[in-house]
Amino acid sequence: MIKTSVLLCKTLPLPFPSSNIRRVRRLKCKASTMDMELTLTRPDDWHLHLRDGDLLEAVVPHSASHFERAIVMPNLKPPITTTAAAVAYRESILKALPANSNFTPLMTLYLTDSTSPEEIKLARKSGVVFAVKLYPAGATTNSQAGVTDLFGKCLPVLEEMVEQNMPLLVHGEVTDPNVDIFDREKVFIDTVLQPLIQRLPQLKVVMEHITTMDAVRFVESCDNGSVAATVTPQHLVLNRNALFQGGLQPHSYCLPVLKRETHRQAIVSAVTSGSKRFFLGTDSAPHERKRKECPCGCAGIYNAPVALSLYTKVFEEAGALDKLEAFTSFNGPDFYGLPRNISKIKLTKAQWKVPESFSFPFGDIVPMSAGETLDWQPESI
Ligand SMILES: NC(=O)N[C@@H](CC(=O)O)C(=O)O
Ligand SMILES: [Zn+2]
Ligand SMILES: [Zn+2]
Repeated sequence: MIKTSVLLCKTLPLPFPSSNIRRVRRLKCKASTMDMELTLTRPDDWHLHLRDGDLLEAVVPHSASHFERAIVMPNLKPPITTTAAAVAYRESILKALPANSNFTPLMTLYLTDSTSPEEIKLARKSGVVFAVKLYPAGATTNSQAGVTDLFGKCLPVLEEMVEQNMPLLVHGEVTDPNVDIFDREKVFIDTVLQPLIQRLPQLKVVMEHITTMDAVRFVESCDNGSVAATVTPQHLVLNRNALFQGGLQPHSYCLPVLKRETHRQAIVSAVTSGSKRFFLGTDSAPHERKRKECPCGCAGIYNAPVALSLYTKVFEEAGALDKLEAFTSFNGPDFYGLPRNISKIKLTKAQWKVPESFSFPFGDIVPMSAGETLDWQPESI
């Protein structure tokens, strides 16, 4: 909800295109402040890597300060393949939370060739597992134990997921080294996702961290409400030039890799259109600096501290701030069949500088937009 603005009227550039001017005029002016404020239902993060051990303790406060719940990815070493492991991992996340935090981790299972339908029943019964994650074996960080042949090995499990109304979250890239890395998402849609939804139209599927206009079109073409997508800040604000800007930029490297500008624009249009099928999933994926800045750097961008600022900037630049709250706070829980949050967060239009890095006893983590000045500052209320 847009709560106050102010004075935008004369001194700041209008955050809305002229077609929305009426809305701006209705905003209240507060003589004491030059800042614009948005108040949103507290967002959830529907795709998050929290890791474990020291790294978990280091990063969870950032997510917990802006998000109420998060779908926690299971690609640990070893991966979270059972309900028992998910329950234990959940406990360690809760232990690592700052005092008084209300953050709720929503757990996931890592699908393998040998996951049993029985495990899906257990997962549903546990009340703490909310989805199952498909990593094609070798597609991304810690995916070696992933699925080698979805239709050959996992059909009974997928059928049980339909029974249990358990969503399948998908890292949507083929792993065939003969397929160009920039085409892997499109080829996955054509060869895996389309056949999957034809075979099991009732299966709930979230295409995670979409990067192409092909993925946008695929999600938009699925009309029965069972397919949705998460979108990261990096795929909304960066294109593949960022990887090579003035030299090789390891902190802009994630998977699926950034794509060309036309794809970025298609994703921005999709999320700012107001469609209910797209929702916030940061894919915040911390790696220690030394694992990013080395001869074979890990894929993953640590964006938890900046994600909300960046999403807000994208909606502001598209003249779609009125659609932001559905993307950050409504579409996700509605798709998962969970209640929307009650508490709120405030975003103030005020500049703040992103730290160059976060230092911990075990090493540094470099966040997305390190050292840059961002325009929107989130604050719990
Ligand atoms: N996105 C990434 O580049 N990396 C993620 C894995 C993933 O989400 O694919 C990670 O765990 O580091
Ligand atoms: Zn992934
Ligand atoms: Zn991820």
